[in-house]
Amino acid sequence: MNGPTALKLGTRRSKLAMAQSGMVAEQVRQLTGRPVELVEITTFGDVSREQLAQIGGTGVFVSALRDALLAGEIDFAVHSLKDLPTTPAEGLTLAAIPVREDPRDALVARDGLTFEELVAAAAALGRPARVGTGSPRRMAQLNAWARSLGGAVETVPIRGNVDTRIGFVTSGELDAVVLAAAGLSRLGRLGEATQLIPVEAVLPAPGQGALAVECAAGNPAGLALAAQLAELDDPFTRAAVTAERSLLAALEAGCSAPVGALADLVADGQISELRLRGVVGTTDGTQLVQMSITGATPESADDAAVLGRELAAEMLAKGAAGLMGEREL
Ligand SMILES: NCc1[nH]cc(CCC(=O)O)c1CC(=O)O
Repeated sequence: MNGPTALKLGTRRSKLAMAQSGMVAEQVRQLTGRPVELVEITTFGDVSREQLAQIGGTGVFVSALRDALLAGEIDFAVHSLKDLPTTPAEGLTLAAIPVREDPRDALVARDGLTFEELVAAAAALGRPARVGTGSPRRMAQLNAWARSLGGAVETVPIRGNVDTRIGFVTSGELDAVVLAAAGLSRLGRLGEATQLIPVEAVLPAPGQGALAVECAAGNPAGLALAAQLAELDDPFTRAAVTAERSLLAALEAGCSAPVGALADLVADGQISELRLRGVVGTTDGTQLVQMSITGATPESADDAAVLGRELAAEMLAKGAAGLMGEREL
């Protein structure tokens, strides 16, 4: 007896991608009653050893998955939203953006230290704290934060999976590494974080902590599946990440640009409003443009996008474009 046909879920093969695809696969199984089969796809970002900031970043983790969708080799794909280029992909639709996890960055430091303790300990030894990250956004904000504490960090560009990155701390090669809390959490390793970095110090990447479920939109089967998977969508998460990504797009910055953004709800008396915070900086952290804007809770993702464009205009007026041009590592 044949059961319902399996849905093919395209995923990168990293442990993190497999973990988050597995979580979505389970939800899709329950929603559709159909089995879900994981199809592993290698992306350019997985094979290239270059620094992301060097290879350009935009789309290196998603292009191969999108090609497989368009070719009908898979029925849907799961991406980390922060790896998704801001320009809409022709022939594809973002069927669902599920409830986002903690958007913050996490510090994994030696001896259980917080960033403040680490910077102070290093300063006492007359040296900067050595922190692993190749992300211009993290570099800019970590440098600025350390300086505000009267110390300094030396950022060391690293790449590789979560094991590799944390390994630099375990081996003593680095004092700390910075990773997305959501990634650690999905791997069941959030306990290894020694600090959840306050967003007042480091704003996360636009869309960090959120997943995107993508389907083909050019055929009836793809559209029908997208309509079904829309059940997994969280409208608030979609509005928040849309505001963050429209800021990024309006700044004309890519996913490897030194841009942080976070949209959240703030209560103003009885009314809650959507606040969008954004930062752009030089990687050395000496110049940061950090601003926020608050608007009525958006009725739609399109409303949220307006907030992002407004904040971008204000940041550009304060010289944000000049800071992003700077690309030295
Ligand atoms: N740049 C790679 C990447 N893409 C998404 C995540 C984490 C998971 C997420 O943000 O949802 C990571 C790793 C990291 O930044 O530590």
